[in-house]
Amino acid sequence: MGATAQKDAPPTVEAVAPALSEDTSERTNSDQPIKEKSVAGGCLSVVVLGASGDLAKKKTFPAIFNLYKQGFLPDEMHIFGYARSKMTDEELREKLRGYLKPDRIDPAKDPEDVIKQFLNKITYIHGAYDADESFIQLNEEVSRHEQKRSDDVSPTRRLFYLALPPSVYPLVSKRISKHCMNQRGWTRVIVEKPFGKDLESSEALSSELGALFSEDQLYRIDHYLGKELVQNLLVMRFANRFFVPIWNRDNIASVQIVFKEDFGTQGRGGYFDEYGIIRDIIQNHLIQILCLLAMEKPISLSPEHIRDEKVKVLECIKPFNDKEVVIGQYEGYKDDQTVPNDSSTPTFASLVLHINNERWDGVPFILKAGKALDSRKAEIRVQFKDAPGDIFKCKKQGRNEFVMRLQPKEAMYMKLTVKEPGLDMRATQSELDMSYHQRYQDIVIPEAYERLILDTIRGDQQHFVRRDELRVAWEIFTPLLHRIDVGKLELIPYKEGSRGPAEADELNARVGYRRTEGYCWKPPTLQAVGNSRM
Ligand SMILES: NC(=O)C1=CN([C@@H]2O[C@H](COP(=O)(O)OP(=O)(O)OC[C@H]3O[C@@H](n4cnc5c(N)ncnc54)[C@H](OP(=O)(O)O)[C@@H]3O)[C@@H](O)[C@H]2O)C=CC1
Ligand SMILES: O=C1O[C@H](COP(=O)(O)O)[C@@H](O)[C@H](O)[C@H]1O
Repeated sequence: MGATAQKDAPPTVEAVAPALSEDTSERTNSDQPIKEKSVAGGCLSVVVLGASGDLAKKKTFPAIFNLYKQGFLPDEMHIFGYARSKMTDEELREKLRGYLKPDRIDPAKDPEDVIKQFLNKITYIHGAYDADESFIQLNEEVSRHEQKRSDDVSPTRRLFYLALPPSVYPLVSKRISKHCMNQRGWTRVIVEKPFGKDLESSEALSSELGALFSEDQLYRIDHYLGKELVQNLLVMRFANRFFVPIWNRDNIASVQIVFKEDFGTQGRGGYFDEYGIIRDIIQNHLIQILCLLAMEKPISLSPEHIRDEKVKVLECIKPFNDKEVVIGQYEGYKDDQTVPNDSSTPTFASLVLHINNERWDGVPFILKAGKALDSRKAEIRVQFKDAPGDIFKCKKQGRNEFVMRLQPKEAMYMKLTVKEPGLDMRATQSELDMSYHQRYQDIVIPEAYERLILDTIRGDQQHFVRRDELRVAWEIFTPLLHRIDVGKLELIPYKEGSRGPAEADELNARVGYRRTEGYCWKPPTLQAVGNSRM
């Protein structure tokens, strides 16, 4: 076992980011006193269950490393990887090494040393997910670390990250609850999506976990809530006079929330085929974005006030009309060895949601997601109604749009009609553009998982899904999903690398979305900035 004390640890969080460490006091939950809110100081044990898996190596460990290298984690931290696979500490460390990026490390330090120090903080324990003796051993290891790195009276902290298929959650949770609960401070458990397959299975899972942990201890992660531009949504909407008066049915013609990937299932077909694109992306990531776009202003930024508003807007969503749903599967999906030959799982879906309230009545919200499409991007596109009295004859040019590009190359831009420069009075499409890589050149945008793990350590549940939110989201999607599961909707084939089924574009046009012809936003290059300043 490889736990060792570190001599040359990064500075504590207060030294590096005082604003971040202080700001959370009003937003935390009631399971800890205020004085414990700082991330720095105090023994912290992070247990990654499913440490041998894909998510753990690509996201969980790198996110913890990113926090560590910037000084957000205390020196008295240790990470325990747990899974069934037989591996030594050293083998796990080698497996992870290539995923740890050396950016954002204090230039006074050797990045290799920092990576080495971090890897030395990882211990691996192998055992079954239903083996009591292995969880007793895990608890002993954690307790040993706590005794070594803490005095007898200070509180300690235990974070369990379930990087596992949800089918294993109940087994593991029972054993954490029985053998591994912290007797000297908080215990928190992060669970990954998908939280169930429909309303019934999700409620069953929630009840099982709810019997073992309180809502304050459970962190249902949806990593889209950790993305920079998603976190910017409430600020944009509620801190800008530009938007406050126009964010409603009187001005907005349609809203699109789009997720596209330019690759297929890539060996994750076994998982994906059981769920499909609606359960994988739309029911969680895209509906969460919709909530932040459409909810009313919360009383405050406290997690409960925000989540109360999200639940309210979800409860106003009307049942789906099958005529406003397009589902598809890319040709070649079934060539993946891990996908059954007769699969009818959708890899593409575009569906229209209607919110039955005073602000949004009549405005279509189009949620579109697909794998193996023509590009990789995620964006929000708010299209405004035409300006009345069209003296410039610009309706043909296109409508005003406010676009938030979540990825790649984070940006916000407003598509506007302007006078084409020159002697003629001609209208043309242009944009006000705030591209992050240009505007914030020295800032590295944190990974979503990085923020959310930090929030968990701080006890801030604002960006996590509350149980009632989850239930209402499943209530919205379950009837449609059951109709799709029994083949009631036509599954349209589409070519890999295409825009998806043409029927989806037709649906957009039918519900009133108007494409701007001949205009394409291009992220500005840094070179162009230099020129324009001359
Ligand atoms: N990978 C990704 O990009 C994303 C994943 N997620 C979610 O994160 C969680 C983990 O995903 P991911 O890492 O991809 O999953 P993996 O399939 O890689 O599983 C993680 C680990 O769990 C164990 N495991 C796998 N299948 C089973 C099984 N049937 N019964 C018991 N143990 C099993 C394996 O460890 P061992 O055999 O060593 O015990 C495996 O290494 C899932 O809930 C997934 O939906 C969410 C977003 C993105
Ligand atoms: O949750 C998931 O998200 C990823 C896409 O995440 P991103 O941050 O890279 O956009 C997706 O590939 C995967 O199918 C899904 O489970």
